[in-house]
Amino acid sequence: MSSADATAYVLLEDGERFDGIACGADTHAVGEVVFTTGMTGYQEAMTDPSFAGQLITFTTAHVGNYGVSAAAMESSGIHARAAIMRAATNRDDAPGADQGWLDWLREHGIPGITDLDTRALVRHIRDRGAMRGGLFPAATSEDEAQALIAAEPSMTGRDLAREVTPASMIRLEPLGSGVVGSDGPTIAMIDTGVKSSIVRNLRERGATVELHPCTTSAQELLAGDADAFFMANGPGDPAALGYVVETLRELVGKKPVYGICLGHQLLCRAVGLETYKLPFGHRGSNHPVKDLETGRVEITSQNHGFAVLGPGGEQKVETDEAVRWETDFGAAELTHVNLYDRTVEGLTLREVQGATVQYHPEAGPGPHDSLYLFDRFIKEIAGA
Ligand SMILES: NC(=O)CC[C@H](N)C(=O)O
Repeated sequence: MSSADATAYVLLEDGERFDGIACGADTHAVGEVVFTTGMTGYQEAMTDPSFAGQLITFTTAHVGNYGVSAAAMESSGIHARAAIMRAATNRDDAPGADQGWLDWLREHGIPGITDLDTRALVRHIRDRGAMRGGLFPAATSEDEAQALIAAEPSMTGRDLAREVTPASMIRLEPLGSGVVGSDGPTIAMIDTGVKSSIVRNLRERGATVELHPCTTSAQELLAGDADAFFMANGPGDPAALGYVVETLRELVGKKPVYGICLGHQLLCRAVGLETYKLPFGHRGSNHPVKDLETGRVEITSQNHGFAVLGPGGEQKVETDEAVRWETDFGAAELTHVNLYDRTVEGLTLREVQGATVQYHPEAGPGPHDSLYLFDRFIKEIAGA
């Protein structure tokens, strides 16, 4: 589209500009510009607290087709800062829809843009890496836009958990008798921005779930009645959450510990492993992950920009063997590997009770191939 017809534009910190048509709220947004390849799940993505500080580019051709509904909320509000789309619709009469997608964005104060070349934007990010940028009304000058982008902190080194963690502990009762009978475990989370579908999957399997503020001390957590500690997803750089990592070091080995996504990264850091920033991350609903124990390939939901270094400090694990690392808490064994880029997708601690996965077994959105992991977590806690 020519800039003369444009009513909004995306500007990246390296100066690349993409013109389009404004939708959603009439305002600007700055943050890290990332892309997701999921063809559905736009509402879940926007409300996933892990997207705090990010503008989401949707690679799918058309967004909003089935509206938005209360059932698809992954938290109580929108955490992504903007929606960047090739095309969008405000259809509000789809079965189950409570509202149109664009009305919903506008009501929440979130800007969007359509009619820009999202393929060119995604190729640029794939070549140069995810970077800071913004979405601006056409009337904003590029100089003004670059100043706003420059004032935005980089994602590397950024603690966003404090912005999405609850102010005080929330205790949630089971939603079903679940996999181990009516007497399910109590699972305490240090809540760095957990998605509703993770909490729901645990409660449906009979667990009582406690969500603790991310600054809660290990002493307070150990003084409660938790049978296990569970670390879930969340925004920002795991390396910026040293205070959570220190807390986790006090918990590992005392009770079973489990982690998903940011939780996986934080638990890995707690046992002495390292994390690093991926060039443009994994965000979508079709990432193949191999379970090294069974040989089964799961199609997984993913949303992360950082990852855990493999054995020997390598970013890629070039073997399908269950290789081991030495950690501060004994051996860790690789259990899952990404078949796109051979990055670490999961591991199990062998000398203390704990396991983590980088991907999202809860889906929300995405395929349900990996839901079995919730059954496994609950059964292991019950057996502990
Ligand atoms: N979904 C998540 O938990 C994301 C984890 C972390 N913020 C990352 O980008 O890697």
